[in-house]
Amino acid sequence: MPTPVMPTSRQADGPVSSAAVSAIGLRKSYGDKVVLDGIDLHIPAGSVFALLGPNGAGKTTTVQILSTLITADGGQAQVSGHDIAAEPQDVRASIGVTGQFSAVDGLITGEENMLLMADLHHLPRSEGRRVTAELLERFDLTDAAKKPAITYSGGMKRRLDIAMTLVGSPRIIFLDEPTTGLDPRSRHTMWQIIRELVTGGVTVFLTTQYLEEADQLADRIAVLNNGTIAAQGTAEELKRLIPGGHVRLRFTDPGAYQSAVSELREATRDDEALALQIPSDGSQRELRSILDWLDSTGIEADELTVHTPDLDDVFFALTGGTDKAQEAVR
Ligand SMILES: Nc1ncnc2c1ncn2[C@@H]1O[C@H](COP(=O)(O)OP(=O)(O)OP(=O)(O)O)[C@@H](O)[C@H]1O
Repeated sequence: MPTPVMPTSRQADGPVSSAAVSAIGLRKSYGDKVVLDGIDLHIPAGSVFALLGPNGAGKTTTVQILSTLITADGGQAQVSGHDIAAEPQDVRASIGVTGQFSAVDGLITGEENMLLMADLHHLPRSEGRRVTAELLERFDLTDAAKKPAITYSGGMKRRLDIAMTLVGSPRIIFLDEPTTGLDPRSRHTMWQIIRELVTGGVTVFLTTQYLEEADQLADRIAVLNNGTIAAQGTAEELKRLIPGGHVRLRFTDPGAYQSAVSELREATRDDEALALQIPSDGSQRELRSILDWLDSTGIEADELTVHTPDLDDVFFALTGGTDKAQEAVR
């Protein structure tokens, strides 16, 4: 099946922006099971990239390969400009990884966890204390700093985990399912933290099963399924890949509605709401042609709204939803 891959960060008439992560043909198998079957990635520096996929799709495996925790069976990747196979130490020095494998030691306090991290990064003692205090404050953990981390809530542990990662001032952070299991408030706090990291120039590679999370945070999203990237692009580009998008015209005058109905025979009618739906991918080009056509036929709607499928629709279509939906992206 051909992969509907959207253009990457190549500007219309400029160079490719500098990549924080680039990968070509990454492959990984466990025994007979092919987990990654040729993954290509290009993630511009300073952006948020979300890798979406159902359970077992290979998201964590991708993060483990890119962060040099495991080796790929094939393909190449550069992280922060360093080859993951040839320069794993340089890769590790430039990244932070948090998520499913928490680095937090529950038996010591949050502050001690941070100071331990500062020691691992060989920060002088006074510098370690300064950075620790600053990060604990930033992540709203100052009050809990002297309590054992085992007493922290899930959200606090995640915040501590990210704070620990930031001790080393990484330029790229891998967040493996950063909000799984968090309540909505903690999830929103985490999103805010991630946005602030990006504002500070950090590149974020996040894996998630939450489509809303990808929609909220990511500049680009890739959907992983059956070992390959089924599609990638911005949330808007992905939503346009599947049918269901339409332009809705609403009228207040029944007479105007009736004449529109007789002109727009292809449109779906909603007589009760005096509204017509015209199928559309929501692209600027299509909208322009619909507007031109409405002008030429003298139809004037009181309200025009563009509806695109949401990411849930995209996810189901790309990762084994209905045959009809899968057919739509072929
Ligand atoms: N060390 C391993 N040995 C054997 N199989 C493995 C190993 N690690 C992962 N796998 C298998 O590889 C596949 C991909 O796993 P991975 O953890 O990357 O998926 P995932 O997309 O992160 O899933 P989830 O959303 O459930 O975390 C799964 O079928 C898993 O069972």
